[in-house]
Amino acid sequence: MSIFQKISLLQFRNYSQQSFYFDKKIVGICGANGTGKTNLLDTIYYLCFTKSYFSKPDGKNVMHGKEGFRIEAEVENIRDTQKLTCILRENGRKEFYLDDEQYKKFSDHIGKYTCVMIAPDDAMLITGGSEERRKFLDTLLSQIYPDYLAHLINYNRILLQRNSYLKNLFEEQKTPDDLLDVLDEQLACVGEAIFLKRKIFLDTFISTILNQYESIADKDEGVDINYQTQMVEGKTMLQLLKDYRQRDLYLQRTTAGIHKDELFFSMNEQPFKLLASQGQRKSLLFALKLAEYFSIKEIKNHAPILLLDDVFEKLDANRMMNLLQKVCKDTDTQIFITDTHKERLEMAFDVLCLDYQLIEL
Ligand SMILES: Nc1ncnc2c1ncn2[C@@H]1O[C@H](COP(=O)(O)OP(=O)(O)OP(=O)(O)O)[C@@H](O)[C@H]1O
Repeated sequence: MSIFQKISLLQFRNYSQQSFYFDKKIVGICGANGTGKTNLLDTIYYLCFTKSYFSKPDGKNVMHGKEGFRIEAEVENIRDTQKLTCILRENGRKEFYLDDEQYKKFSDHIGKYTCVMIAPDDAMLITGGSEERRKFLDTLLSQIYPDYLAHLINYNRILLQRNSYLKNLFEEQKTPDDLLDVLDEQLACVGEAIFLKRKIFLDTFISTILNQYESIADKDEGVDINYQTQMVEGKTMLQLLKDYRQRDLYLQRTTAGIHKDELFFSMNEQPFKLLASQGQRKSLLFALKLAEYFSIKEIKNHAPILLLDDVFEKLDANRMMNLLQKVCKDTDTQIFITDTHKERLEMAFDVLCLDYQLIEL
């Protein structure tokens, strides 16, 4: 179990210089719109993932008019207390430290502190393109299995190389030489490893999502989830690359492989995003996130830190209490929940008899 005890921010978004102290597992963060509730949650995400949940270029997180930021936390674990530090230097260089030791690769930190964020803009996970769901799945698997992340980084690197080679062949009107075979073999090798991990994991993960959905919706609404992949009927990825080679040469990019996998949501055999109501979309979104939370908890033997941003605005009171009850009761992790209404948070925590701390911004 890991408990964030202190977080210090310097020039991070709207925080010039501020420290926060936490002494409970359940932390409510309240304040009016724009006071920095989401920003504070995002620092925790940053310290778990070495990057923001929201803003892609790190520089976007620097307080306007300043150069560089620093976020730091003291985290109490079962055996020790660790210090996590993320620094964005004035020259744009990012550094990440565990205690005072600097990571050579940020990816080495992923999975040390697991975390699940539920935020208002997550709707894209349901309504957006397949890359949103792949990203969700990849983030989840990377937190659980360090080798998965290593394979993924490798796959993306080789994919880039293969694509630029294809483009080059096309532009220079050349025929492919042995290099394409070598790249195919390398890509297929890591691709197979990723595919296998996804397939085995999804066998149980999909049932977990569907169970969560049913318990949120309180009935069977005919929702189903399918792992769609081109690696069907025992086809190897090497074979797949060979089958699509002519097409790839023409289109100058790799059009087949595990980077095309999809997690397809349906309702009564129709695409979920076309048929589902707003409420059903929210239910599926929460089901996905709860399944993520419970899967990490089961496989890693401890629950991830849970960051619930503005969820009261997303769910009705009943569903909200249901959600809090599921995750807050007997929790073995720390849960941060933001809300604009202090009274609403207090009431929910009191009804569930939770021991909590409130931070007012
Ligand atoms: N790089 C930045 N520099 C300075 N301020 C920033 C920066 N990025 C964001 N902000 C400010 O942070 C504030 C938003 O913070 P945040 O989204 O955390 O608020 P919030 O309390 O979660 O609001 P809401 O309740 O509306 O979701 C805004 O006022 C925004 O202008």
